[in-house]
Amino acid sequence: MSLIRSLGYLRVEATDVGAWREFGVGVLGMVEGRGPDPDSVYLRMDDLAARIVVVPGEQDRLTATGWEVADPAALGRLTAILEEAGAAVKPAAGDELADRRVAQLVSADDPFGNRLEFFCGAALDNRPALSRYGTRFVTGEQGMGHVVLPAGDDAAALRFYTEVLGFRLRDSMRLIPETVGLPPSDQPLWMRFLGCGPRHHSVALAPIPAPSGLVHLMVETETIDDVGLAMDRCAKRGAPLISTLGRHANDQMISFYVRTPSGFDIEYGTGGATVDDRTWVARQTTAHSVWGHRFFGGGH
Ligand SMILES: Cc1ccc(O)c(O)c1CC[C@@H]1C(=O)CC[C@]2(C)C(=O)CC[C@@H]12
Ligand SMILES: [Fe+2]
Repeated sequence: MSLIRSLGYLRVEATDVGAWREFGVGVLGMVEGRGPDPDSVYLRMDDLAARIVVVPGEQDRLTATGWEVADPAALGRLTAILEEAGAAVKPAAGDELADRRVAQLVSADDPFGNRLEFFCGAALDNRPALSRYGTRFVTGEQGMGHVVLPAGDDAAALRFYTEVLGFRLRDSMRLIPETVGLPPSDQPLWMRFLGCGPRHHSVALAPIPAPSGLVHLMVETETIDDVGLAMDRCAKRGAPLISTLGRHANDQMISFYVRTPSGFDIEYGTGGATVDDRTWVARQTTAHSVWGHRFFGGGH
């Protein structure tokens, strides 16, 4: 088992936190929580105090992904491994622990400048996270979902995420450069899907330009009706869908993609397959989807 158990949270800097509150609660079906900063928006999916924290700022960007480890001993081991690999590991500063409502935290950048935070001892909020629309998110051992992060160098990405952080390669897929806004090339471009627990992938790395720092966040719901109802809310509230509904070939997830107020996307899905490392074999998928997932407009 890797020291990292699951994707724990996202921290987002936003020029319009009000738009994010509307989007998170009214479109995604998340629950607004409370937190130490009255100007930030705290979005809950389950018994954690917050899964997405939106902090007002000058830019629209992902500032960090948070990764949960089991306990302080695991965090200590992970810190030592990162330092041995030459990463600059920063201890939690000032009010960072209180702000994130975790017991311990360290942070480090991956080789591409993606800020990663590793934490343990997250505070639970015992008020039930009851969605206005009855949406139930699949979290628990599978964490809050997956992220696709930009990473320019395939070999360096695999080295850092598997050899240092302990993720396992679950699947690879060749990308067509033109479909993701890159110049044509005879070199294969890879998208790597990596896992740390039963979720098929908790992070994917792709050489896709992402000015907001994130390609997408995937959240998973219990039922297909949760997904269909979310699609209805996108239409009603004018949230721009960027793909049709589809089923991914690798993790079997039925999902659609919608643009957030931050410019990155949310993949909203259900029915993802879980994997068991004792029997799992990493393969190359040659189609991104079994059906659907037609992306609209330019780029992806
Ligand atoms: C291929 C795939 C399988 C499972 C996923 O959860 C998942 O997000 C994907 C990738 C979707 C993917 C993307 O994120 C950015 C733009 C991409 C590369 C395309 O142009 C097709 C597939 C798209
Ligand atoms: Fe995805």
